[in-house]
This record gives sequence, C-alpha cells and structure tokens, in this order.
Amino acid sequence: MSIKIGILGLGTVGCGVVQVLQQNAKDIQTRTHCDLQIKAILDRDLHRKRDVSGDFLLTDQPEEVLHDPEIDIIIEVMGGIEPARTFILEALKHGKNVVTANKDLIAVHGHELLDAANEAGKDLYFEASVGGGIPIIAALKESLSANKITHLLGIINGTTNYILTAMAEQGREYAEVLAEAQQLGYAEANPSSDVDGLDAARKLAILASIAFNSRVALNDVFVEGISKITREDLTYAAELGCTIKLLAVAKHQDEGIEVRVHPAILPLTHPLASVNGVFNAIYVVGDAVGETMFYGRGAGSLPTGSAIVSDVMRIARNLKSNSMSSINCTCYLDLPLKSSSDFYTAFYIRLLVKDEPRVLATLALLFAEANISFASIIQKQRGKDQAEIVLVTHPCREGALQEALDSVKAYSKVLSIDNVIRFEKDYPES
Ligand SMILES: NC(=O)C1=CN([C@@H]2O[C@H](COP(=O)(O)OP(=O)(O)OC[C@H]3O[C@@H](n4cnc5c(N)ncnc54)[C@H](OP(=O)(O)O)[C@@H]3O)[C@@H](O)[C@H]2O)C=CC1
Ligand SMILES: N[C@@H](CC=O)C(=O)O
Repeated sequence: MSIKIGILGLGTVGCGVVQVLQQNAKDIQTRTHCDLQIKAILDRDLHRKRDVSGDFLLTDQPEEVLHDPEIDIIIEVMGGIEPARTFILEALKHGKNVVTANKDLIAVHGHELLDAANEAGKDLYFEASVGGGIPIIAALKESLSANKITHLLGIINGTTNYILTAMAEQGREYAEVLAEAQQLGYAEANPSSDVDGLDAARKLAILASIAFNSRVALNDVFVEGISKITREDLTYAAELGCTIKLLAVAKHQDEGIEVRVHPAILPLTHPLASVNGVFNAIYVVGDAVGETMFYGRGAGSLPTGSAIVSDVMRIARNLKSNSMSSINCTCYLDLPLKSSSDFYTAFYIRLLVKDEPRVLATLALLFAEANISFASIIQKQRGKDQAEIVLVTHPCREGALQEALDSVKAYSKVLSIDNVIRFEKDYPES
C-alpha cells in the first residue's frame, strides 16, 4: 500500500522527520507493509539552504499540501498557534490524518482538535509534543491504561535541563549555555517559553490530562521558571547533597489534582537527579504497576523525528487495516484542582541578614509562628557585618510559608530574601 505524506514546516524537527523517513525507509516499509512517501513540504522560504533533499514538492502554498487529494497524512511541525490550528482543522476536513509535535497548540486547543478528528473519523497523534523522543503519551494512553496513575514527576524541558546541568557541572554562565541550546535546536523559537517554564507547563497539562483522565488546562498549571536560579544556589544545593532541576509535578490525591512546574532542589538519591543535559525523564507511579521511569532525549531533530515517524507508522497500520485508533477525548472525569496555597513541600530559603546575635533565633521564632521548623541551616559570613543564611524547612503548606516570609521580610535585620526554592525531598516509594 502506498501512503503519501505532506509536511508543514521544514525547520529542526521537519528536517529530522525527513531524515528518519529516508534513513530507515526499508525497515519502515517492512514493519508497516506500506510504502511511505513524502509528497510535498510547505516552507516559508524556498531559497534557504537546508540539510535535507528528496523527491518531493517544496512549496510556499499551504493548499498544495493541504488540498492534495493523494496525501493521506499531514505532519505539522511549524509550531505556534496560528496558522497551525487552522491548517490542522483544514487537513482533517480534507480527510487527512494528522501528526503534530505542537504542544502549544495541543495544550490549549487539544480538545477542539481531537473533537474535529473524531468527527472526521481520522487519527490525530501528538507523541512528539511531550518528551521529544520518549514514548510517554503512548505509554500513558495504552501500556499503563490499566492503572490509576497517582504521581507523575518529570524533567520535561531539554533546554532548561541543559542549562542547569552546564551551570552546575561546569560553572558556566546562564546566557552562554542558553545560546548554545538554541544553536543545537533544543530551544523554542522564543526561548523564554523554555526558561520561564511555559513549555514544561504545556507538556504537563497534556500529560496530566491523559494520566488522570481529567482536563488540565494550561492556566491550571502553577508555573515558575529558572531565571532566578544562580550559581550560588547550585553550589548550596551541592553542599546539601542535592541538585536543582526544573521539575514538573502532577499528583492525584483525595482532595484533587495538583499540577505545578518550578525549579526544585532534589537529593542526589532522587530518581530524577541524575537526568542531565538535554535528557528528559518522566517518573510515573500507577496503583498496579508501581514505579516506572521513562528516559531519553527530550529535544532535537532526530529524537523528535523518531516520535513523529512512529506516530505516522501507527496511522499507516490503521490505514492498512482500515481502522482508526480510539481518539475520543480520554478526559471522562472532572477532578477538582488543588490551590497552590495547599501544595505541601519543603523549602530552601536563602537570605542576607545582619550578622548580629539572636538573628537566627528570631528567624526560627518567626517561622515557628507559622508552624514551620528547619531540617538544615547553613550560615556564611559575607563581608564584615553581614551573613548569608540558607534555611531548609521541613515540609509545610505553601500558604503557611508565605505567611512566615511576610513576617521575615518585615524583620529589620533581614537585608534581602534572595531565593526561595521548593525542595522535593520525597518520592512515593521513599
Ligand atoms: N526543536 C525541538 O527539539 C522540538 C520541537 N517541538 C515542536 O516542534 C515544532 C517545530 O519545532 P522546530 O522544528 O524546533 O521549529 P523551527 O523554528 O526550527 O521550524 C519551524 C519551521 O516552520 C516554518 N514555518 C513556521 N510558520 C510557517 C508558516 N506559516 N508557513 C510555512 N512555514 C512556516 C519556519 O519557518 P521560519 O524559519 O521562516 O519561521 C521553520 O522553518 C514546534 O511546535 C515545537 O514546539 C517538539 C519537540 C522537540
Ligand atoms: N524546547 C523544548 C523542545 C522540545 O519539546 C525543550 O527544550 O524541551
């Protein structure tokens, strides 16, 4: 069976898709019993130099791809909301199956697009939208579908993990490593999506919706990025036997679901602490399976191409067997969301204070008034009459910590609160 493919966008990921389809063509044919051919590719600039070539039409006219009656599968790898959303709806209306890597779009318009695919009786797959080459969506939707998922913790942004790893291990500067991540094709077109935590929040909204069968919108995710993390924090974390990661956390508890993305201090014994560089990992706990861990390259041309081509192969098999995957929206529950003031974690607090007697004792009292006590304290002289103090609290309610910090801010001996970072001490089986 011959299956024709149209691609929208020929950037980092588009080139990876072409390369994977070309380099593994023979095996792909054997495994799907289909001959997959790229028929047309949409690109904005037809004259720029690219890393791939082949026997396909390169066009800047969307209709030449979207309306070609021979094309069975459209791969959207342009990114952004519009015109990607309109093009996907158009493709479905014209009877095409669709594969996309676009988490911005799926996190916000996933429901609309899945409904449109359902109505058209076509497949819509988006494995590459989370975790680059890691097959996490298929795992949650299929392989783990017998479970009630209780916890999902992940490092799901390659760019920030690349930056934090280089800062911690090589003492390199934030801006220099970010530029390198952009050059390697890891970062989004607007890299503030990566460093401000939005990219991870979009991915977490997608994962939590699938894992908990309850729609989690982007706005439901509490988000904080890595821009306030300094080399001092990384050094203190190392002193505490820990590291700092941009962590995505989703928990299903009796009170509801909790979804948050923020930098977190992790003990080196934590399963996610050794996930470095552009690698991503997602730690999933199900009531039947227990702990599982998915690990791989979270960004880049070929890893993302791998996830997309696997989705294409799934569709090819469906086309060959004249079937369609179950693409009904999997969100059949409507679970309540926990408010951020009810999140329960330990905290790392770095302060600059006057180096005088009773300051530490007063700080302990101010935190104790909010029922918060310390697990560790580090104090270092800074200049003649100042001290830097790092406090690590025992787990507490986030609302209580905010109350304590308000009192600490008002204490005249405190010169500045330089950073407050959540400390993810435990994981379910610890
Ligand atoms: N890079 C990665 O590692 C990963 C990326 N993704 C997702 O994959 C998608 C693509 O990312 P990536 O390849 O990195 O992005 P790039 O910016 O490298 O590529 C996108 C390409 O699409 C082109 N394009 C954008 N809009 C249009 C349009 N309206 N008409 C024609 N061409 C258009 C761009 O052209 P121009 O350059 O002129 O703007 C560019 O060539 C995004 O949704 C991204 O979030 C997912 C997982 C990993
Ligand atoms: N910018 C993203 C790319 C993959 O989704 C990342 O760094 O993870």
